[in-house]
This record gives sequence, C-alpha cells and structure tokens, in this order.
Amino acid sequence: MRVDVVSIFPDYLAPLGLSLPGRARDRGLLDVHVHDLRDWTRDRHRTVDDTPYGGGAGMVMKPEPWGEALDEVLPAGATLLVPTPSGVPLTQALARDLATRDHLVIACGRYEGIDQRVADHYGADHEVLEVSIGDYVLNGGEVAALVLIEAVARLLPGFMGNAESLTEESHEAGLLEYPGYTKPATWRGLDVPSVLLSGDHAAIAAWRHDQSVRRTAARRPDLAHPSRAVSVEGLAAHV
Ligand SMILES: COc1cccc(Cn2ccc3ccc(-c4cc(N)[nH]n4)cc32)c1
Repeated sequence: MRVDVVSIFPDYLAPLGLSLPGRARDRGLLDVHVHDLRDWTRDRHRTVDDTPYGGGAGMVMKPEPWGEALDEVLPAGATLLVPTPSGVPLTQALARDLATRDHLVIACGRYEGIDQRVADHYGADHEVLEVSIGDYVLNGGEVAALVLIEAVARLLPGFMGNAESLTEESHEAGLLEYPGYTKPATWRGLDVPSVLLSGDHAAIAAWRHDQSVRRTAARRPDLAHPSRAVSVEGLAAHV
C-alpha cells in the first residue's frame, strides 16, 4: 500500500518513521510519502487560507493549492481521505475496508477546515471519505492521519506476526477486549483470576468472553445494543 499525506505541517508526520508504520515500511508493506501543501502555492506569502464566505470565526483553507496538490498526488483509483470532525466515524470495520486499498491519499486540513469544493470536486472521479476519528475537535488533520495510518497499517497482510491476535482484538467481534494479566500471579495483594491459571482452555475462553460481554455492556452499550446508544449525560454514569 502507498499512502500520501498532504499537510502544511509535514514534520507532524515524522512519527511515521517509528514503531508500527515504520516496521510496515521496512517490510515493504507500506510506502508513505509526506508533502507540504505550501509547495503548491503561487504567491510570495504561500497563502493557504482565507476568510469564510457567509462570515463566522476563523479561516478556511483555499481550494486552489489543494487542487494543484491533489491533481499531482491523487492518481486515478486512489482513495482520498479527509479527516474532519463532521466525517463518518473511523471504526475497525472501516479500517479493515481501507486496508484493502492500494493507494490512500490523506488531505490534512487546518484552520476551520478545507473549502468543501475540494472534496466535492474529487468525489466526481474518486472515492472520497470525510472521516472523524472521534467525537472531539482537534486543531487539524495530522493527528487523525497518524491514527488512520496506524489503524490501517497493522491490518495489512503480513504486517502483524500473529494474525490470530488481530481476530481476537477489541471491536473485531463488536465486543471490547477482556482484561489481560501476566506474571507475577500476585502483585500488591492482587491475584490473577484463578481460571487463567487453571489450564482449562474451555473455561478460560468462556471467562474471557463473559468479561468482554460485561465490559461492553458497562462501557459501550452503543456496541452492545446499537439501539441503546447512550446520551452524553448517560455516559457520566459510567465513569
Ligand atoms: C472542519 O470543521 C472544523 C471545526 C472546528 C475545528 C476544526 C479544526 N480542524 C481543521 C482541520 C481538521 C481536521 C480534522 C479535525 C478533527 C477530526 C476529529 N475527529 N476531530 N477533529 C479537525 C480539524 C475543523
């Protein structure tokens, strides 16, 4: 998979050279290229933003530099991802879907976002996904790009040593992961649940599933029963 990232803060993507995505790159599974949007500006001040039509606070990113950049960086058949608070939620299912793509291009906005006509223009000939990584507001798309790349890279065939661990993961089966334990068997007076030391694999599997079900019901009723999505007030009761 090739991933191109366009940003006015390309250095923000430096962590891509480390750990997970770095390993994927070393194995030739992931080819990441980061671009500075200002390389596609034409004025001496390298302007990328302007005031919003219709008024309102903040600035919006101009369409022209994005058009020049994406005309060069987004080839036919590539998927354009635009992180935004108003996007579709990034889920494990979406990450798995994105991991099947050959080429992702991530447009990292700043200010109050990118002129909507950019996503609309490229949506005519490309798959364009405006994606949210959570219900909170960041200052730009770079952190979201790091999240997207890590969530997708770790699903690439051949990346994770033990593919089985991917199927057992949180959210894969719509359940949260069960609690994990390792040595010592007793730590500061706290014992590891005895079933985990029993060697009874059926009992261990049953206990783990039960723990996942209980955790999901307690912390993520929206996953347990999508119709029971909890209001913000209701979430406070779970903390
Ligand atoms: C577009 O509307 C906005 C409204 C208020 C602030 C901002 C700031 N901002 C700029 C570009 C950008 C890209 C992604 C995100 C983002 C994604 C998630 N899940 N949270 N925040 C935030 C971004 C944008």
